[in-house]
Amino acid sequence: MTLELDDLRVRSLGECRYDSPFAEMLATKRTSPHYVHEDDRVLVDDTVSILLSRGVSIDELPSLETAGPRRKIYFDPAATNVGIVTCGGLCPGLNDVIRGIVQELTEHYHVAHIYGFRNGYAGLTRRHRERVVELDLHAVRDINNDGGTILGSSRGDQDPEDMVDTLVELGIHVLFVIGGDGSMRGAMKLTKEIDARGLDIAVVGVPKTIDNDLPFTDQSFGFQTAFAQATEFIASVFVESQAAENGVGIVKLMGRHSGFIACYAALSNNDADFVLIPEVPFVLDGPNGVLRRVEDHVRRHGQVVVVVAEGAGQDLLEQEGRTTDASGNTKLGDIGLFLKQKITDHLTAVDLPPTVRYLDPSYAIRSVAANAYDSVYCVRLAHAAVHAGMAGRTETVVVRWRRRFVHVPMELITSHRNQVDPDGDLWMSVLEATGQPATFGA
Ligand SMILES: Nc1ncnc2c1ncn2[C@@H]1O[C@H](COP(=O)(O)OP(=O)(O)OP(=O)(O)O)[C@@H](O)[C@H]1O
Ligand SMILES: O=P(O)(O)OC[C@H]1O[C@](O)(CO)[C@@H](O)[C@@H]1O
Ligand SMILES: [Mg+2]
Repeated sequence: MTLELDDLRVRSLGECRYDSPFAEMLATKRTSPHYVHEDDRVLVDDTVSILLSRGVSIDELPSLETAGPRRKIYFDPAATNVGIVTCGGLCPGLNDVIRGIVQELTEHYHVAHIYGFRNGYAGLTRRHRERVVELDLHAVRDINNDGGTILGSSRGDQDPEDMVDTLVELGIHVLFVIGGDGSMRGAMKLTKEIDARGLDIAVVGVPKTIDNDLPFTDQSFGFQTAFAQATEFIASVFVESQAAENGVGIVKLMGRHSGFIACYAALSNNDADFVLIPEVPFVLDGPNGVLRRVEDHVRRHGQVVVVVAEGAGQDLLEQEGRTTDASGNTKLGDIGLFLKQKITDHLTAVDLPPTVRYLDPSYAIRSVAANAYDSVYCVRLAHAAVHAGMAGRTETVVVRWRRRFVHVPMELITSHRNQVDPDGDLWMSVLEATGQPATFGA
């Protein structure tokens, strides 16, 4: 991917003139293997050959602004009002992020007010303005123990003018948007309207997606919790299929465009024999098609486990009448039920009448509370987001990239999807673990 330094430069509302509450703590800090100074930058690339292929000097290499506290900040904390909104599908850790933001703003920056907008962008509109809640330490005390989001979420289009009216009415200086690609596109529309009116409001994003489909982020928060939940379902169908004659276990997992959950969950316990993901097309019929491979497996081992991502094999399904959800995301055909039927029919036809155990855990993997690892990740993202907002960064998201917390322009995070690379080492691990062929088909 071609990347200029300018593509990676984040926007700032202006000069930072106020002392940060962290100024003293930062006074003697310099870049070390464990800390990146605020004036240093983090490289986008991490292999010698990629760096060399850029063909530019070290200071021109694509690099990212480091996240974290600044010595000077843009907003006067005592006069700062903050808003938080969670949008899109649920994800483990949303409450941890909300809690982390509120705690950091309250205990360290002592901001004036923190408002929570209810049910996504809808909560910022005139119609729902009265549902805004004030957030304090008490309100977020133990919310990390619960899945979901205390603020609620939603999909669906809202008018940016209407939403900015609300920000103005409440005197909001920093809005934190916790959401996926759609939410970040929505946030950019907000900043456009904010700019058009010449307002001094920062919009900072915390990227959220259980599908792990956002770029410039090692792994999105909640992903680890979600795939760990998915693992349990694969283990169940494995046990069930093992106990049955010609046992077939099929698990359909979330992942519209990216099969990360399917890959990680399958690798975790190594019970899966076939993993089907959107990034790797497959055919069902013919000597190298999925059905013959599944049949061979059942003949040799007496059972088979198939893990399929919801976005896999969409080309095999009837496209007619395809609809979209309220946010404009295409509703997918049900590849899980389709495969279940096809495998059942095929095995029956070749005299291996199967016992099929089909599970679609669906929302069960994303509605749970974050595990300890994700909770740590969420609180650190929350801290980074607060520092970015108080320093006047806007149209910016905070992410962890190659284990460093950094700032990325919103535009870049929505520029393309993070997907499993069929030539990459993750997919290679899946092929090694399952023993499935690299391709199905001719
Ligand atoms: N292009 C866009 N412009 C303005 N707003 C958008 C745009 N795309 C999405 N939104 C809004 O952002 C919110 C969340 O979008 P969406 O439902 O696509 O979820 P998401 O943030 O992508 O999260 P996820 O895909 O992980 O569930 C919705 O209110 C939606 O209307
Ligand atoms: O929440 P909804 O609208 O049912 O959408 C489900 C989709 O949301 C996601 O969980 C992403 O948030 C996808 O994996 C899934 O396809
Ligand atoms: Mg999305």
